[in-house]
Amino acid sequence: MQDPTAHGAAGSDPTGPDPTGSDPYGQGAFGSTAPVSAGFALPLETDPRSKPAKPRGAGPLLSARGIQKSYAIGERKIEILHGVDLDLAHGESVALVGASGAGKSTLLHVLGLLDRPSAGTVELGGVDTWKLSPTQRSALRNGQIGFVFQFYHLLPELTAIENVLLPAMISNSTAGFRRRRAGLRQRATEMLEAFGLGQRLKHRPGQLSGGERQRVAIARALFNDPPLIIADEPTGNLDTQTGEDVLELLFAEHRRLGFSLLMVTHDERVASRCSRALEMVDGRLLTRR
Ligand SMILES: Nc1ncnc2c1ncn2[C@@H]1O[C@H](COP(=O)(O)OP(=O)(O)OP(=O)(O)O)[C@@H](O)[C@H]1O
Repeated sequence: MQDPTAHGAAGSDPTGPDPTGSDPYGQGAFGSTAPVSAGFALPLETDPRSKPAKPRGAGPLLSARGIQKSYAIGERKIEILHGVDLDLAHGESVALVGASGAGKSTLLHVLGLLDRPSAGTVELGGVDTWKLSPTQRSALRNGQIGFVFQFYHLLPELTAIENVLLPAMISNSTAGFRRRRAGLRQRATEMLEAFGLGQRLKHRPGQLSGGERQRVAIARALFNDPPLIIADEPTGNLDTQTGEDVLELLFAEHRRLGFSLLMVTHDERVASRCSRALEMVDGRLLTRR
């Protein structure tokens, strides 16, 4: 797939991306600290690693209806998504497969609240997300969705542990983060140790291998204990064995913590690990199994 950082560069988007753009952990995400009046609480005081896997509530976690997405290229309007409906249950794993250019990443960006659809609704935990203010939507996304990208999207100037702490930095005020810093650092340390990176806490991304970077990215995605993880070809930049190890880690955490997993992949073996597979064909979604 293309580098997700390239999204939004080619055509102008009449509906406009969310202010945080395609990088939910980038600098643009800072300052989005307003609480969401949607019944969600950010579980920062608890250690998610100690939580048993369990379904989190009735009804679908994510519900998208009639999603359309188009871009304007000069005078031309290009339709990418043509009315996609999707329900994602609590705790299920869904693979999204399909040919290059079919619209998989575009759909993930819309479902991840990174990009606004041209038409249609995205409900997360029963909240109609595009009715929220941008600040509320950022807070909802940061607390409820973790992202794992093919190209990691770690901030290069931060250490591994600082990258893992980013979601907590985004969801706390500066003073709140300072107050909780010791406990949060302790938890980030334990997560990285559990992911085999105990000797890499203070390494910067440029000093880590691809597999190590992706483990850091997974720890960051899980740090706020979100009920939904969105992964865009998480093994696409890794060799076979490293990719297998990273997938093993991601699915072990999926089983243990019970989050829903929505994953774009070109690899049928990866797709077969998911409980359901959907195929994107020319901007429409078909059920594979
Ligand atoms: N910002 C943009 N402006 C214009 N066109 C875009 C933009 N972003 C994506 N597209 C187009 O939308 C189509 C779908 O792209 P998308 O990245 O969603 O496909 P994909 O199924 O994920 O492909 P791949 O498997 O190669 O990653 C492509 O034709 C792409 O050129």
